[in-house]
Amino acid sequence: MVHSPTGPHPRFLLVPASEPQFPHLQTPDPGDPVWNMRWALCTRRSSGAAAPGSGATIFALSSGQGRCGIAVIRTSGPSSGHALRILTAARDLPPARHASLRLLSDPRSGEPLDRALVLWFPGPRSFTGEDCVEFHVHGGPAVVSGVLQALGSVPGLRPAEAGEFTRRAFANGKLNLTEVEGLADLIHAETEAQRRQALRQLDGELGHLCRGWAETLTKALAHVEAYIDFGEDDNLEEGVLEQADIEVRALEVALGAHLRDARRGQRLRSGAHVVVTGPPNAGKSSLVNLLSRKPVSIVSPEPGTTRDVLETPVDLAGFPVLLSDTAGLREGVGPVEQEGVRRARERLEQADLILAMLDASDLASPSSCNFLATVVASVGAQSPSDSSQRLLLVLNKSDLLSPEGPRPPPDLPPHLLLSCLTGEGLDGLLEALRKELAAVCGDPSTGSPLLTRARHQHHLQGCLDALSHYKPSKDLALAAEALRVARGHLTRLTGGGGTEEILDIIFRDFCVGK
Ligand SMILES: Nc1nc2c(ncn2[C@@H]2O[C@H](COP(=O)(O)OP(=O)(O)OP(=O)(O)O)[C@@H](O)[C@H]2O)c(=O)[nH]1
Ligand SMILES: [K+]
Ligand SMILES: [Mg+2]
Repeated sequence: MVHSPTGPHPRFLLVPASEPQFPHLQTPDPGDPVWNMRWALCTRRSSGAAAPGSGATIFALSSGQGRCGIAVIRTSGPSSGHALRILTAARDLPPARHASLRLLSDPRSGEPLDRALVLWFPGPRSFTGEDCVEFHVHGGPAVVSGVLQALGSVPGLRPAEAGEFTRRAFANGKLNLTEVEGLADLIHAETEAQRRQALRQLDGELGHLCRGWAETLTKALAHVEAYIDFGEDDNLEEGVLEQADIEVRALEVALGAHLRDARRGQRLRSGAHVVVTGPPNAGKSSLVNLLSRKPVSIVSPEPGTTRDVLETPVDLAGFPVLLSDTAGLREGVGPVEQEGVRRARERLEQADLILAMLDASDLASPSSCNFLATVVASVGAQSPSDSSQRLLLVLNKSDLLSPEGPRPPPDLPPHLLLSCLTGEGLDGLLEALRKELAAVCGDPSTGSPLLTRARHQHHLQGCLDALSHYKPSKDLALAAEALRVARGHLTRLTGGGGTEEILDIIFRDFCVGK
């Protein structure tokens, strides 16, 4: 799109059209919501934080707080090069993107601060797209605060706010919104699977997918609009509407498949609910303590020991899990234990994966039979779908079984043998858990990119809903509008046309220096 000098965004006319380094500034398109939001960000003047691109150069400690071997302090903004020259007392900047050893001194007193590695990243080839500098200094608190104070004394520099580096990267088109979310998740990733998933999102897989879908819709829209303009004119290729129709229907199928997967990505991000249940004294609390490697629950030979739901976050086979210990299920006991049983049943309903536990040496008891007939049978009877619960049946206390003892009943559902006492069978249980959790959370190393946030699900659902109003055989104008609404949802998913509030929520996840 080309703008006349009197167009709405004359500022961009200062950028030569051939300038290849600012792809996001090259073709300003006020009709493009992504571009519009970046424009809004660039020109925004908020109360506290200066808006990206407002001329301020920011600095912050980007590595963790506290005593450490090396600390990284970075700057971003137009005065970065100036600050680097001042702190290194040099006329020239070091070679770009190479580590150089330099003596840093306080510009006010000339006092040496540290011998440090400095890196100069001239924009736009930097994380934020602006001129950036990294100072890799010795990690003592006095060195860090000395360098930060020295930077603060350079005119045009101010401390960065939380997430401000990433926000500038977003405003400058270096990251889209799903990539920003991936970065936030990567910083907070606690388990292997979360890290893999965050890295994939940071790499832009979800963004690519959405952009591809949006392109499909743009093409379909072009076809429908051409049809509106030219009708059944000879100039129009034959079958344009049919082609658009085929592509839209295929897109609906793809969206439906991703939405069915939606809960998995969210579980991977915030933890799957695994609930341990069974009759009293089966060894539920023993298992919870074993899996979490800490004494979460009281274990005792007295049936009815656990009353409250005890929840603990654990890393199970690389997956984030919220593991709940619950009261043993039985009727006809005192009011306190009954309340525990009620809470246990309530928690059971929220489980993604149920660890159903029985005492292997006590399978014929009424409580075991009752548990098998109610809980285990009812989960097994669910029709398999994404929202259905999964269940692993574990027979504990295998150490009490003797070779001559009674064999487990032949109609027992598939199960695993375990002894919390000796640890026998634990490896098998962990392997089974890994498989179950990969099904519950999605496997981040394979398959299509997961939707990790409710926001993603909302926009994909919105897109799908809009497409259900696409009926070109009825009304072409309405069909075109449906395509526009659908495309708008996809654009907003990757950060276009979004509101400041969404950005604030996402960037709030970041710490200062990121
Ligand atoms: N022999 C043997 N005893 C076990 C094993 N696991 C647990 N126990 C014992 O079984 C008893 C009950 O264990 P808990 O972990 O308290 O059982 P629970 O299911 O949490 O019991 P409630 O909370 O009362 O419902 C304790 O005395 C444990 O030491 C096992 O694998 N083998
Ligand atoms: K017990
Ligand atoms: Mg217990």
